[in-house]
Parts: sequence; C-alpha cells; structure tokens
Amino acid sequence: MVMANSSINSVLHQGSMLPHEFPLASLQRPASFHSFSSTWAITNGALHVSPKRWNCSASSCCFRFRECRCRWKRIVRSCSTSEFVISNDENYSNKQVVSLTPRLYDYVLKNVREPEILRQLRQETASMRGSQMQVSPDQAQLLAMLVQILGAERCIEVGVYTGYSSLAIALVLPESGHLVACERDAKSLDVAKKYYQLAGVSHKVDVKLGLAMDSLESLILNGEAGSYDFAFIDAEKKMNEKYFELLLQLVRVGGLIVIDNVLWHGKVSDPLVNDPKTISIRNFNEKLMEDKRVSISMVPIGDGMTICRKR
Ligand SMILES: C[S@@+](CC[C@H](N)C(=O)[O-])C[C@H]1O[C@@H](n2cnc3c(N)ncnc32)[C@H](O)[C@@H]1O
Repeated sequence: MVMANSSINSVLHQGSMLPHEFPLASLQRPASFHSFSSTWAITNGALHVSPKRWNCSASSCCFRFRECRCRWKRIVRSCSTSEFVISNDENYSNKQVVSLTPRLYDYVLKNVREPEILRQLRQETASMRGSQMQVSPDQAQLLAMLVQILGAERCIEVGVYTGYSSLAIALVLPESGHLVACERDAKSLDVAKKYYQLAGVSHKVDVKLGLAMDSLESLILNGEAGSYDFAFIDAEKKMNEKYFELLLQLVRVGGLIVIDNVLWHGKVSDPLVNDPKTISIRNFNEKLMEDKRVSISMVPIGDGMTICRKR
C-alpha cells in the first residue's frame, strides 16, 4: 500500500507539470517528442483523478486503486525512455526514479547552501565565454561534502576554469590543507586567483598553469605518489583515462577520484550518437565498470559524476 501510494504520488507529481513547463530542448528534439506526448497523457490522467476517487469505501477503493495503479504503470512504462518522466523498470523491482524537471531542479538548487563568495564567482563567470563549463552549485556542494567526509588535506583538481569547483573544495579544507589546481588557460586562472584571494584561501591553493598531464607527471616525479586524498577531473574529456591513470598513482588507498560529465548531456546512452568525445566518455565509463582497482558510484548529478575510491 505504501508502495502504491508512493507510486501514485510520483506520477501525480510529474503529472502536475503544465505543458508550458516542459524543457524547450526536449520539444525541439524529435527523440524526445514521444516523451512529451506521453507525459501529457500522464498530465491529463492526473488532472482527471478526482479526490473522491481516493476516498471511497475500503473494498471498492482497493479495486479502484489497483485499477488506477495499473493504468499509471502502463503509462509510465510506455515512457520509461523519457529524459524527464519517471522510469519504472520491472528489472529493478519496479523502483521508480524521478528525472529532474526544470521546476524540480529549481527546488534542488533552492536547497543548496551556496557560500556567498561562490555565488559571486558564479555571477561574474556567467557573462564569460565557457560559463556553462562550471560545475553546478549542487555538484560543488557534493564535492565539498566528499572532501569533508574524507577529512581530506591534499587535493588535486584537473580543469579549474574560473575556479568555482576548486574554491568550493578550498573553502572546506583545513588551514593546513593543500589543493593543486591544474589549468592551461591563464585568463580564466586570473579570475580564479582573484576569488581565492577574496575568500582568504590563496595559501591553500597551488596553481599550476600549463597542461595538466605535465603537472601531474611532475608531481609523480617529485615523489608525491600516494600522498593525495582527493582528486577531481574536469578538463579535456578525451584525456580522462590518462588523467585517471596518473591520479590513481597520486591518490592514496581509500582516497577518491571524481570524474565529471560522465553522462555527457545524456549522449552516452544514445547508440545513434557516435562523435569522438561521446565515444571516449562511453568507453571510459565501460572501463571503469571493469576496473578492480577502484570501487565506483555513478551519480546522476549535473552532467553526471563518477566517484571512484581507490582500493
Ligand atoms: C569544464 S572546465 C572546468 C570547470 C571547473 N571545474 C569549474 O567548475 O568551474 C574545463 C577546464 O579545463 C581546462 N583544460 C582543458 N584541457 C586542459 C589541459 N590539457 N590541461 C589543463 N587544463 C585544461 C580548460 O581550459 C577549462 O578551463
């Protein structure tokens, strides 16, 4: 009964979305148009459930509830490939998974405790070229949380841009903490450095201007293998595997390596998308699945992050 209730609630929640609230991108892409019409069917269904129907007598309630539930399930299953309605897959015990709608994501963001300095940096970066590359506030909060849970003191970031994720990490490091921040673009690093200063964390951040591979290799040559607690990869996607191999040397057993963009705008699961970047991310995800050197958890946050723990 509880299951049934949550099932209905999930559908009603999705169903209460109005047609004008559907993501524009999904309307523009033929692949998602099917989802749109399916969801609209749910919307229609949800709007036609009268409260009286749920308050009927016990026996008819069960009957009607079952009847309704079947109907919902049928509808839901028919649109389980949608990017933004719930999936309800019998192969996974009918576990329902909610995809983020713009409204629900807005709710998630309202529940992020974004430090004021990060908000300012995000605002300043918004007008800059490449601002969409920044991790989202909920992702940054997760990174900071992981660093705190680990009690990390020594971290590495590959791909700094204007410093949003690195600042989120530096803010939660202890005073003795150390973050190696690798970035090849001097101009965006200038913004990052300004914000490290403003936030009073410059002493924790060791900025490495140049190609990340060179910086990581020189850390290894410097005898720093096994001395880092946490690493975040967010640079050239086709290089992910190479960064990962070097970071696996630099991170201690029990340390974490987090990789961003593992879902690559959803392209990784689309067999019709086969551009070089998508293929390389897809292949790397497959390799990680088989990699016994790490435990893994792929998290559908932002553009997807995989958290790897070195064994
Ligand atoms: C996705 S952005 C990083 C965003 C950043 N983590 C944030 O949340 O604001 C990727 C960055 O990686 C940098 N990058 C790409 N290839 C690189 C390389 N080979 N070495 C160093 N930095 C690189 C780019 O210049 C860009 O600033």
